[in-house]
Amino acid sequence: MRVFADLGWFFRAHWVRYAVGIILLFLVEVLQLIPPWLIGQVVNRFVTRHYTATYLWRVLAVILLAQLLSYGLRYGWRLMLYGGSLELASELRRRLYRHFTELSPVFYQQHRIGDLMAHSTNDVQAVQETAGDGVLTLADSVLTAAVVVATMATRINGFLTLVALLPLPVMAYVVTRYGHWLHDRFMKAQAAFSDLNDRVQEIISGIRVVRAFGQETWEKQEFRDLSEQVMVKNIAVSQIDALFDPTVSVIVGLSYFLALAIGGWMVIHRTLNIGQLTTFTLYLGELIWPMMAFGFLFNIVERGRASYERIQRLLTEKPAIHDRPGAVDTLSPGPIHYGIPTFSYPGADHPVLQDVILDIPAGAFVGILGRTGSGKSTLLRLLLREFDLTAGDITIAGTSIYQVTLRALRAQLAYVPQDHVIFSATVRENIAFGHPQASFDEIVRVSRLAEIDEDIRRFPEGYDTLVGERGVTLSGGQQQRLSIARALLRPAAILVLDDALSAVDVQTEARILENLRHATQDRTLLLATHRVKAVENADLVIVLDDGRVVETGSPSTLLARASLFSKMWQRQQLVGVTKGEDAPWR
Ligand SMILES: Nc1ncnc2c1ncn2[C@@H]1O[C@H](COP(=O)(O)OP(=O)(O)OP(=O)(O)O)[C@@H](O)[C@H]1O
Repeated sequence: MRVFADLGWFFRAHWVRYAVGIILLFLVEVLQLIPPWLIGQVVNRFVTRHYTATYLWRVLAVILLAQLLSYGLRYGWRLMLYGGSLELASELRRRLYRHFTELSPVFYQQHRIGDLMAHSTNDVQAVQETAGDGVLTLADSVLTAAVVVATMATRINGFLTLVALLPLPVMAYVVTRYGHWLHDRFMKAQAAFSDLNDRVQEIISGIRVVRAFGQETWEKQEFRDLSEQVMVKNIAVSQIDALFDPTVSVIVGLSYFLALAIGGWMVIHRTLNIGQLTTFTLYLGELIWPMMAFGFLFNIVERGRASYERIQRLLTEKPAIHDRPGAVDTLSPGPIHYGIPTFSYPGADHPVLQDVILDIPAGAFVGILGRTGSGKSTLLRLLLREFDLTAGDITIAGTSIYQVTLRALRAQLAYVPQDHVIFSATVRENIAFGHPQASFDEIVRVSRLAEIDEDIRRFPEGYDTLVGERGVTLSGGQQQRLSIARALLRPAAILVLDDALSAVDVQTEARILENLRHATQDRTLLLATHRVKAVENADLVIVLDDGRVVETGSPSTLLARASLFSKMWQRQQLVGVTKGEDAPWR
């Protein structure tokens, strides 16, 4: 039952809804006492031959009225209690989603997408059932039991009530034991479901690779195994589930047996009349539901507890990247300074960057060159605070990026990552993602700068064409250019392009860079690339090798001396002449 205490924050916030629901439920219980009571009276009158047709009609009318009233009240509490559980589910989903957006890349490196999806669907569903069916069953069983037992004991016979209810403590004990077993098995079943979810997500997103490598049979087998695991673990849950009903039935049967045996004996000895015994057995019948409900309750609550624990574990996960105490919410644009003695990724044992001391003037076009794995992306991701430094600092206009809020920092940055994200939405919505209030003219302007406007106009519905999973599939180059347009729309002082033009041809890349140079003169442009040609017009080139800055300077000064840059320039020019294209940095 601890889950009810854990969900206390929600019940307190919605106490009116729950109070009204429970009051309605209580009224239903009281109304339910009327028919058995009247039936007992009718039986007594029948035995003593004191009944008339008018009396019978009156009794029937009262029973009908009580049932009609119960109908309305039952509808009312259902709306109240189930409505509450839907609100809880929606609140939990909101919290999870908000938390997911705040967590850093390290978290996503450690958690699988399928598992996170399972938390947001199956686990939320189990908690929703606890707040709906669970609360209902608890309130209903406790109220019915209290009202009916009190009436049986005070209005009929205390001794008989005590005897008939003797089997109940046995049931409480047995059902509690089942509950513990159920909790463990349910946790395992949910974990297996997470694994399955994860696999489905991976297979679906990588279906082209699976097919291309002819791995369908192997994947199908793997999926079958995982699916079987889910089934086996859920069967283990149902084996416990299945114990609840028979247990409750045996105990209810035992109660009836005791009531009839002792009650019959009392009627024979005239300490109870036949009408009272009839009412008593009918009341006992009304106790069957609370007893069954008790079993359901444990079942629902144990599932809810297991799922709530899984959700809480995620929600208490602290974002590795967060605002430092005293962080201010403003940051002026200006020159960027990197002062990094060493940086290693969390959990990695070797440094990725070493002795990186750099000064980047405001408004400059800066090319960051280096072979694959040399640390270009890391340099950019540190500026974005996707990861935090453990030594050294990065400043913008003399202010440490750690002394300002993440919001203020990211407001200064527009980022085009290596892996593009295209949402299932229209082209226009995808471009306006970071700046939803942008006008259509602005969207077209940035699309022209990113050289994607012509492609978009060729789409069936132009800027209103659906793209992403449910719409038109964009080529790699189109995705890159759309991502650039999206970044350009943000009024940020620093534009960060991480290998963002690798899928477009050299001529288009040159045109885009030229456009960016002219349209974003007051913005700093950081461009990580393998292509030397892409940075021929840069103000500053930074050459990285194995995590160290090996050369810095303008392209002309670097070309004038025997630098790594000039060597690569000549090589790539040569390949360009012979193959008609630009060769990557090697
Ligand atoms: N999240 C991470 N955790 C651990 N190591 C990482 C992580 N990201 C990158 N690395 C490692 O850091 C090194 C530098 O990677 P980085 O992505 O910065 O290089 P890069 O120059 O941008 O390469 P590329 O041109 O291929 O994108 C690589 O050895 C890489 O394996």
